[in-house]
Amino acid sequence: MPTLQTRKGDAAHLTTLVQLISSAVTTVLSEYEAVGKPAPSLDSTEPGPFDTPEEQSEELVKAVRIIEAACGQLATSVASPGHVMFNFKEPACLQVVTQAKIADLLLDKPEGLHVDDLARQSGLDSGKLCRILRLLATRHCFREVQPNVFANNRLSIKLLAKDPIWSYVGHLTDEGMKSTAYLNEALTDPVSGPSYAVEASPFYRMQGCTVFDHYASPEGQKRADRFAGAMKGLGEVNGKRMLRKVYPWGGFPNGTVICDVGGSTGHVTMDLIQTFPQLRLVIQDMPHVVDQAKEFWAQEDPSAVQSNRVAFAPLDFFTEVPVAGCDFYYIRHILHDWPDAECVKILSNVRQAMKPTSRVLIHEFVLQNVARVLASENPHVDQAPEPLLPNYGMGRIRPYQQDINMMSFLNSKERTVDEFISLGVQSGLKFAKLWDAGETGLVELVLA
Ligand SMILES: C[S@@+](CC[C@H](N)C(=O)[O-])C[C@H]1O[C@@H](n2cnc3c(N)ncnc32)[C@H](O)[C@@H]1O
Repeated sequence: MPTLQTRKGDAAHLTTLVQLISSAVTTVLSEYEAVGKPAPSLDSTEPGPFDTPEEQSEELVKAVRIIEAACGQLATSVASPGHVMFNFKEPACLQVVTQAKIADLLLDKPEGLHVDDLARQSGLDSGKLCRILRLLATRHCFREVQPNVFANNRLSIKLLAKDPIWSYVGHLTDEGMKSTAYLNEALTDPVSGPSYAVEASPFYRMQGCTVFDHYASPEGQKRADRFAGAMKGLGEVNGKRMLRKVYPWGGFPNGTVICDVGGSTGHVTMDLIQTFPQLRLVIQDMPHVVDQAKEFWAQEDPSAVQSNRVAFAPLDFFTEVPVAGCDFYYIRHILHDWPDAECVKILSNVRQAMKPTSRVLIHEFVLQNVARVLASENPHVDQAPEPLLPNYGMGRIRPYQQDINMMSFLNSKERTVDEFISLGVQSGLKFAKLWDAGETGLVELVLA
């Protein structure tokens, strides 16, 4: 159980955090040394060997998590509370620089550009742009190489318009941030507060329609286009290719069939069947999405279509049962769109399709409580070493931010492993295992 004293700022707490950082940094350095590459420099715009989650070993993932968690905890422990409570102007500034494509203007200019040039090219006021870039540079996004002269760095280079992270940052700082500003109004309204209907979401309050209706409207077209890129960006950030790495696919026989339920174009499972030639795929989604999927595969991997390694079948997962008798039902970023009752409908329909040996793999962010519990009380989750917060605090904060995004956009949620287990129980499925996939997890369920 936690020693509450460790949270009270005693000297041991602080020195233990420093030791955790020191040992994690040693791990990071040895990982870079092992591949013969220099440790990352904030000033560099060159891609590094471990920039995406798929490229990182388990040891590196854990070390980076500890560094982020312990540095955040250390700084927050010693800084004045008022000081750390009020750092939240960065998203608005990020929105300005992504829309103005400042990183693109600085491409291949390591010596930087004067802010007057940036202002002229972007149409912004020079004085205001300068202040925005200074705040971001203070947070290590862009560098001020000489007074009023800015250059790209390790972070800002991800804001090039061709990078899907640009779309993701744009999506989060525009409709994401604006709808989240309505969170308090939505939660304190006597009608929308207790409701889990999509019409009760902060986004609906802001826009007067659901986010997907907005994207389907002429007014929302630009945002809709960016949203498609943003979902790619999310995949880059949370490591969509982790699926091949974390589950023992190599041990399954020739002809093993995976049904990608609500699979969109199958952009995630494509990587899987390209890596493991014995696997086959059925992609199921709404009819118009299945048509997009067929086009996507015809372009990206026509041989998989010709050899029947991939098949397509329309599905309404609320009212229909997926293709029966598949070995796996893979459900990625579906349940987080829906309240519990709808999730139970989806899983119950999947259950009806299952043969005795079928498995369900739910691929989602998996939240943890922030309170430390005995390992025997929650054997499924990895708790960070003390005195870190057991959920790795700042080292794993994005799933909790994503949870609030889901609340803002769709009035839906990310879940803990216990909440997934409960959805499974209500759908006739029993929990088998939680597989750690970095920022996300795979919750494996089998027939109860
Ligand atoms: C957040 S996306 C996830 C897509 C994909 N699994 C991934 O991880 O990228 C949600 C998907 O659910 C699909 N969907 C929504 N309602 C559906 C329904 N009633 N039946 C089948 N698919 C549906 C959407 O078309 C979309 O592809």
